[in-house]
Amino acid sequence: MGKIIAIANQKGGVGKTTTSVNLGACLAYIGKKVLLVDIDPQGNATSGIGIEKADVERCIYDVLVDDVDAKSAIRPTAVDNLFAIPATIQLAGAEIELVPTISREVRLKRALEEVKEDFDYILIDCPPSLGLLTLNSLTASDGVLIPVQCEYYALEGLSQLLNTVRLVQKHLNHDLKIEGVLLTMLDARTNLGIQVIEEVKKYFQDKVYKTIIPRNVRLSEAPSHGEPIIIYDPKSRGAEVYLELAKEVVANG
Ligand SMILES: Nc1ncnc2c1ncn2[C@@H]1O[C@H](COP(=O)(O)OP(=O)(O)OP(=O)(O)O)[C@@H](O)[C@H]1O
Repeated sequence: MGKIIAIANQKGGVGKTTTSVNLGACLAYIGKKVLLVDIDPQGNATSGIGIEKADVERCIYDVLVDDVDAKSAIRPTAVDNLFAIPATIQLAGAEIELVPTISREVRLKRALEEVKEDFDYILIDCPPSLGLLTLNSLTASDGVLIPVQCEYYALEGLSQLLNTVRLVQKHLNHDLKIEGVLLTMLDARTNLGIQVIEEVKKYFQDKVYKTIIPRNVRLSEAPSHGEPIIIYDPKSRGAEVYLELAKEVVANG
């Protein structure tokens, strides 16, 4: 039975998509069968693994809003063992369209139940909000991986995300775990990053991954080539650290 992990933080630009794509590709690289679900209307995970949005026939919108079965929306990618359910901008209106539907917060959970056993890991790239799309992702997941950027306002807004996690645990009676907190975009040229690491570790304690993602120019270039870092530049520091993270995630069980 696959493990489902939502990659969430309502703060924008903290590395959710970079982590979804590169952790997904590195888990696939070490032999795990992985499904990457893009539930962000920006569709950056979709293009980041080389799927042209214009060529998408079925996407996560169809699964959530039109009850299309998840299996039929799954596509292979250029990376062995890595599959995806893409997103397009059509998803931008989905939260409003879902409001009048029955069980609107568990639609993704139901959809993924039928494919869960086909994969070792299912990663969900969440949008930068705490709306229905993120709620569906958390409700569908066994755990949440929270990327936190090593910057001054790193912890700002995290209490809202943690409240949403508690809400899912309590009101939906769902055993959602904090899978791990991932420090991202560490800039070794300043001391600020080190202060943030200490602050985040004090707050989340043993939930913080040992692997820390540095700022790496190759990681920022790879999406425009539609390739995860392990394909774009396998010898880069970016590839090294995401591979390290994949092994840590597997070791954590
Ligand atoms: N470790 C890194 N080194 C260099 N650039 C990075 C790194 N991680 C992410 N980036 C770049 O920072 C930007 C934001 O990253 P990303 O899209 O992964 O964040 P996000 O949290 O998914 O954003 P959004 O909230 O908009 O969905 C992107 O341009 C990405 O290429």
